[in-house]
Amino acid sequence: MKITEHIAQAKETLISFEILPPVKGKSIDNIFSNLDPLMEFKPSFINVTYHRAEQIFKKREDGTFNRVEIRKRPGTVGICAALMNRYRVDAVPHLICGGFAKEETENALIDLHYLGVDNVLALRGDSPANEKFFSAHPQGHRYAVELVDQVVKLNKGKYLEEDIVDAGKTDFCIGVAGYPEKHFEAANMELDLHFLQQKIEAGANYITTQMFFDNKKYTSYVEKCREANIHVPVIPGLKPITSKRQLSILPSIFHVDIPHELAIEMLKCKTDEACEQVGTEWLIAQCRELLAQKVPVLHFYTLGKPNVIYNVVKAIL
Ligand SMILES: NC(=O)C1=CN([C@@H]2O[C@H](COP(=O)(O)OP(=O)(O)OC[C@H]3O[C@@H](n4cnc5c(N)ncnc54)[C@H](O)[C@@H]3O)[C@@H](O)[C@H]2O)C=CC1
Ligand SMILES: Nc1nc(=O)c2c([nH]1)NC[C@@H]1CN(c3ccc(C(=O)N[C@@H](CCC(=O)O)C(=O)O)cc3)CN21
Repeated sequence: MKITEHIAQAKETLISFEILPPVKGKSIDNIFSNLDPLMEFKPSFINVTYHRAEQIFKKREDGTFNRVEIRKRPGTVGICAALMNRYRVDAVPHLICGGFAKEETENALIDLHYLGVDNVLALRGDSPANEKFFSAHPQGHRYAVELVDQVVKLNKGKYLEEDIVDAGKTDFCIGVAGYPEKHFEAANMELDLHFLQQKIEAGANYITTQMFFDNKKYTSYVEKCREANIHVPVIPGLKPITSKRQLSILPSIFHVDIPHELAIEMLKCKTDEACEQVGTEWLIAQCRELLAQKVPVLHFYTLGKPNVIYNVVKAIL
């Protein structure tokens, strides 16, 4: 079922989770053991991120280097199928521009359609770890809006190169990303919203936000979206902050602010358990406030901390 249908039919705020595929060589059982307890909360959907291949330099025996391409976290499409199979839940694979030719994207969409996946989240994708700025694949897309356009075309039965007579249409519900604290590369918030509006105009059906730790950022963002003529659901993306290390690492990776009060509380902690407790309580408070505002979904980035998410959702339901 489409995310937009889940939202339209819901009488109260829905719950959803997001996972990363395991690092290559690790078992999918890790994903299952993280998700099994969370299924108690009947999530409406589970997002699975997509990861581009990265270039690394491998040392040869003679000391010279060989450039090789490796994908550290393959398996997005397979994991989506496995989740649907095991939990009978809707899976939302992320699609990214970076590292993919349009044709590879088309093939992935065809696979997803055959598997009965009804949703995709269309993203530009991050630059590889060793590159500061994003660069497009020579046969790929530069911006998420172009990816949205490709999915919309496939939804109309228009394939890339071939004019197929009576071509079957896909029917993907398309999500895109939004940034309550502005995307770090955008010149200003207005321009970022302008590009967001273009993604919606191109046919995206809803927005999932970057993580934020101050609900005011989300509320004011939704207001700004409405003023910018963006009227689709804006799903808040939520992540627990559970260590002192994250106080500096999250702002540097995701370009988000950590509220002073939260940082101070975290710095006072003497043990890892105390840090987790502070983060758990903060997220519970955030969720309660968002529930009172009747947000469509609480979407949790569960990465690595399923027990914290479990405690949070248990406390708010
Ligand atoms: N996996 C996930 O759930 C999420 C991933 N992200 C990551 O955040 C990054 C950005 O992705 P998206 O928001 O999908 O990219 P996007 O293509 O919508 O925007 C990327 C940047 O380019 C600007 N921009 C957009 N369209 C433009 C255009 N036509 N001309 C000029 N500038 C334009 C935007 O303002 C923004 O600064 C990616 O690295 C993505 O992977 C962000 C949030 C969620
Ligand atoms: N720029 C960007 N890329 C993404 O892939 C992405 C976002 N933003 N925002 C929304 C979600 C959240 N995602 C993620 C992905 C990884 C971690 C993660 O590994 N976090 C670690 C810190 C990283 C590290 O230790 O290297 C953590 O401690 O939370 C968190 C959220 C994926 N998505």
